[in-house]
Amino acid sequence: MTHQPRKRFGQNFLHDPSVIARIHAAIAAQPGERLVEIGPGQGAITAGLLTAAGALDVIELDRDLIEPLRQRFGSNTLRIHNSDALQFDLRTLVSAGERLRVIGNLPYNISTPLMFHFLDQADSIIDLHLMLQKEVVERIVAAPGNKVYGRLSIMVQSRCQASCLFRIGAGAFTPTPKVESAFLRLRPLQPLPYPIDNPELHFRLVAAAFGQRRKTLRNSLAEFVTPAHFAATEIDPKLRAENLDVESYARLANAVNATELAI
Ligand SMILES: C[S@@+](CC[C@H](N)C(=O)[O-])C[C@H]1O[C@@H](n2cnc3c(N)ncnc32)[C@H](O)[C@@H]1O
Repeated sequence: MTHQPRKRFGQNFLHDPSVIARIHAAIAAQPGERLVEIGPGQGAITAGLLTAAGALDVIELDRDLIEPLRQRFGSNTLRIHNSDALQFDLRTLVSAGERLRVIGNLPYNISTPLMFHFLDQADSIIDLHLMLQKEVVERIVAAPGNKVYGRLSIMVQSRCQASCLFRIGAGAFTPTPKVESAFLRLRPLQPLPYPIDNPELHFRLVAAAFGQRRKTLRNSLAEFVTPAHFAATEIDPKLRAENLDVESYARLANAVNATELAI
């Protein structure tokens, strides 16, 4: 019986061979590399990954897709995990010192939490190649001054080098989604160029700045940042949220954290 795509699992299956070929070329998997694909679906991307790397782990939530995947690829080289990727600890797949390459045409309804779930395990990851809604990718890779530069840009770029590789029209998928897509590459930065001492405080500070993005930082961050913090970090309090780069948010949050600790 053919599988009816399920909306609740965000199932839009890739069918365009030229797009699939571009995805494989961008990933350029090598024999013996440890790859994990999130949401293999019917195996559109999986087949080429398996040929290139020789073996592969996949994490698929929809129970009804497991047996067809087994029948298509066998289970010697394709290790299938019928699990929720949001709950999956990637570190269980690797031994000490090994790192994974993560690939996924993600269900768009959970793509941002999934991405952060993986970034929390960045020490086990070489890189991530993710298909996401085009607007989300644009926000992730945006630079200061860009109108879509915001929380998501800073939270991802604080931890990764992020690049938009190419866009994909809705017609490449069945059923056709309402949105366009883009293919994103993330490379976790290790060590972090601007380590953040207190991630929770950093998150709140960035959220406060962009929560009132038209105000100057002096006003939007009054709850956290004193004139002394601005002076110590040499950040102009008359700037607005969108003018401050990723490093400056890290320095400002670290300065606030240091004085909170001193109190
Ligand atoms: C957009 S489809 C992509 C399918 C396939 N990779 C392709 O490109 O044709 C997303 C896939 O993720 C699966 N999925 C949805 N939620 C998931 C979750 N929480 N954990 C793992 N897989 C999930 C869906 O069942 C579906 O197979």
